[in-house]
Amino acid sequence: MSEPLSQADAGKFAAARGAVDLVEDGMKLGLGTGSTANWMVRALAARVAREGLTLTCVPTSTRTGDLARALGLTVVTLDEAGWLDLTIDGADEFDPALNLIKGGGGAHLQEKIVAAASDRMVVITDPSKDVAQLGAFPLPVEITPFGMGVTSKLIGKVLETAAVGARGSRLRMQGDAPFVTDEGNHIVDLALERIDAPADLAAALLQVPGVVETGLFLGLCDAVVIGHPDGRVETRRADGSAPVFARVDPAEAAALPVA
Ligand SMILES: O=C[C@H](O)[C@H](O)[C@H](O)COP(=O)(O)O
Repeated sequence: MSEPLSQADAGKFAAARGAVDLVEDGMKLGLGTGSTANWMVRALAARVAREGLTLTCVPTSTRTGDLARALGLTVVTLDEAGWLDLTIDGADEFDPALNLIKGGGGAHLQEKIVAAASDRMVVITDPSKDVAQLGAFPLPVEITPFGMGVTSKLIGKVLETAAVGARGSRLRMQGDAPFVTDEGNHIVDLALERIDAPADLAAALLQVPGVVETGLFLGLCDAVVIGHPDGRVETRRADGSAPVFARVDPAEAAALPVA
């Protein structure tokens, strides 16, 4: 018998299971990265097996690609797919305008490129990611290894004049070495507490030559699917329409395929 899910995992499963209902036969799909996206890939594989859907999937990281292939999904590169109908991905925070912080898993560069190449981006989360204002989660900024010390100093200068609540920054480590992204870059996590002007901050950070991408996803997300541990699913849309409520069966989680 499998272990009962934690409250957080039950919420993540509910969001993932709810969002997979948005997938239609023949779609080209972007697959996000992270623990919530893993539930989505598993729920998607179960649906494909059950209904015989034909899908073309573009992963946003090596690890999501490995999982999708292992579960029998058809995986191609973004350039092979060309353009996507829908991307389903997780997030570290979302605000009332459905702006996001992403990159807690270090995949935000590929995630942003894939989201930008999609007709729709849908974010799947548990309720803990719902914030009034972005910034409590440290903002990931991907930087090139070349000149990373100088780039970090220049990021510090940007923060001196930024409208934020704090100005901490830390190079992300994995063991004793800097964390390396799928693109061979490193990540600086900015502890800002509060970001008052996300668009201004994103623009200023992207002016620093060694900055490749930030984890601020502004105006990219079309809808957020929030899963609750009891199986309730709420979908909020960026167009301001009324939230939609549904329910999934939490027991289904135990039957999903594993890689
Ligand atoms: O780089 C990682 C991604 O942006 C994830 O989507 C984000 O960190 C959320 O991950 P999780 O679903 O594990 O909370």
